Amino acid sequence: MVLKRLRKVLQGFVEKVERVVQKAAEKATTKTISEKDVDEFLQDLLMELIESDVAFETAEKLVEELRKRLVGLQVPRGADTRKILEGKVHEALVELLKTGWRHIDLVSEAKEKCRRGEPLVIVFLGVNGVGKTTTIAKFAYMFKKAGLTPVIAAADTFRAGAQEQLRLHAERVGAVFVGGRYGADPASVAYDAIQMAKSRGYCVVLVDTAGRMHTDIDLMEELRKIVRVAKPDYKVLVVDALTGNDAVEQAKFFDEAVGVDFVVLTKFDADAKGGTAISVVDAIKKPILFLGVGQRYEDLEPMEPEKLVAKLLS
Ligand SMILES: Nc1nc2c(ncn2[C@@H]2O[C@H](COP(=O)(O)OP(=O)(O)OP(=O)(O)O)[C@@H](O)[C@H]2O)c(=O)[nH]1
Repeated sequence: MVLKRLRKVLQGFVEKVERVVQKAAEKATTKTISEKDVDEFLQDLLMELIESDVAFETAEKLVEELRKRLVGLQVPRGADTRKILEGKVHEALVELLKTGWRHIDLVSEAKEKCRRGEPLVIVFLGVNGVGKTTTIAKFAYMFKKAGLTPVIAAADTFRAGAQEQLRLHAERVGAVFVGGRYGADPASVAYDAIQMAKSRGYCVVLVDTAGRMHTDIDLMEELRKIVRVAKPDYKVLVVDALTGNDAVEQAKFFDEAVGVDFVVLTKFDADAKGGTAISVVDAIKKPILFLGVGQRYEDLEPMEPEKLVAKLLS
């Protein structure tokens, strides 16, 4: 009995010693990342993010969040601290870009809806000149290539030339064009296109909207009406990758006005560093699913978070 108790006490003692030895060994093989290491690193990172077109506020916020994660981190002694910190930044940015992100198969969704006698309706939003019209043409091309003839609804009855531009794209990719005269109600153009798609069995309707300055109250009201009438499956915000700081304002405004489902980031080929992607996702917590990478119809790619972050930090 006494022996048994003694053995138990001894065993506890041995375990305690083992724990102390293990901790000491760990201490000898690891080091703690200090506030000083992190401060220097994050100062450089802040500059790098801003130079890569991340909006200033977003960059500052990111850096603060990273500081919390990094100070006090245990890393192997002798390891390259900077490399480890860079790895952590890469991880954090990829995590951010994966907010709500998924592989989306619009063609399968369109086919599925079509079987139920309904077209897949996508409304495109964005300010002037971001590449909305070109993006719609690229989507139309994608559907056409997959064997679905899309209907393009030119619900931009505001800008001179918008109808002609889209009609030309529709002809080139083999899509059906539904337009309206200048000044006509854009919601009715969208409605007509959807009715036409339903009655003739087209599986997709792509709705263009006037490229509005997000400060224009009347145009935003008009946009809400288009969305109310069209009841789209997706509201897609088109953002120019070269926009920088203003992209945050645009994204927030459209998201608050009508709700954005996902974003297409255009002109990614034109020396874009990728920072706009970070700012937009951080601002509205909606994913960027596609990148526009050129002016040709086939220049539309799925966004890959790892690839984009690698480019951003290169
Ligand atoms: N390099 C490059 N250029 C693009 C891309 N997407 C669009 N563009 C170009 O950007 C310019 C503006 O594109 P549009 O599609 O007319 O822009 P929009 O947003 O429809 O313009 P509004 O109708 O005025 O609102 C055109 O010269 C396009 O060829 C892209 O991914 N890469």
